[in-house]
Amino acid sequence: AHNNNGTVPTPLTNYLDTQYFGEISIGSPAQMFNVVFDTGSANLWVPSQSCSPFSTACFTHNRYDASKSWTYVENGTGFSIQYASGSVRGFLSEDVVVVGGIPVVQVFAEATSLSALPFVFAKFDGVLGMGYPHTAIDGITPVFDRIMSQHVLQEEVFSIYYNRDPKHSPGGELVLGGTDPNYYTGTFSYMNTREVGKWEVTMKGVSVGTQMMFCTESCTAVIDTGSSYITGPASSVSLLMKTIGAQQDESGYRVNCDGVQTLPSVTFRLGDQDYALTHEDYILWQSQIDGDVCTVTFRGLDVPPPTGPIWILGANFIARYYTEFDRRNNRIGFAAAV
Ligand SMILES: CC(C)(C)OC(=O)N[C@@H]1CNC[C@H](C(=O)N(Cc2cccc(Cl)c2Cl)C2CC2)C1
Repeated sequence: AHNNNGTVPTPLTNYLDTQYFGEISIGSPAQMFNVVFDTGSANLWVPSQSCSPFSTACFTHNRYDASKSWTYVENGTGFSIQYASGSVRGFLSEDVVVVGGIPVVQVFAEATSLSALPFVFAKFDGVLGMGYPHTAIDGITPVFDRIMSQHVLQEEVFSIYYNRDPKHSPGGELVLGGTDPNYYTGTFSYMNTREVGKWEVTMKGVSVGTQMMFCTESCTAVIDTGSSYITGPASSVSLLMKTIGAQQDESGYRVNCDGVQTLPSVTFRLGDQDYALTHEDYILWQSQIDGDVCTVTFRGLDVPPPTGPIWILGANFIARYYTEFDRRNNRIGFAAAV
């Protein structure tokens, strides 16, 4: 499945503009899984055949069955991830993992317990972390590092396209080893990662309309393909929402759909370039039975120091700006997505 220049595109499914996932296989014969390619983490985990029947989230997803794979190698080391939104616990195994047609022998986690929240809402089965090795739990070499060490890629980069319109396919695309000109226009603007080992950059301000309101003394922005929304420090986001006239309710922030057209752009200054999101990019307009609902796709999230305070630029940002993650040069490139 390798095209002539070593890049191997993986089509992604777009579920409600909040979950983008693609198919990988584990084991021989191949067992298929839908995973989020997540630049905010660095481990691969999928639900396990041996997960407890009480773990609903496990039971409603594809599960890896080691006993059915002749390339399975036992490991057994414990594994657990504590997300802001939930937790995953299980044990390590090793088997052949195929991503975009490239096979690697990979240590991954079989999840035996998945917190119902949020994984019961997940359309994907597991997570394939695209982060750097030193952020990997249990010091496991991540999938992309195993692929790079095979020297099959033309460039040591990967790129992500997220489609904004759920009706059109593909919902997105992951390219290993390059970029896909079908999904961006113009040229890339690059910025170095803030520190080697994390997909994060220094941000030099967040503006609402023409007014720079936040991060005026520079701050950190994580480019996170596994997050649905944009998050910022809760105090900043609540002031941002007040400025655009959004009300907070149990599920986040909403605006009156009638006023959407007059909403200001929100602009992120990254690497001396301005990346603007218009209301088209940051309002999720859902037509519901009792009328239209316009959700603002920003969330307040306070990440404690030393990691935080940070802004997280997730799927709604990446859907507007096609993103190239460059491991060779430790830099991130953005181009206007089509
Ligand atoms: C510190 C460390 C644990 C490594 O941090 C992370 O792993 N941080 C991850 C950073 N990227 C987003 C991850 C996340 O929130 N989810 C849950 C999720 C996201 C969107 C929609 C749904 Cl339904 C769900 Cl369940 C995983 C699916 C990627 C956490």
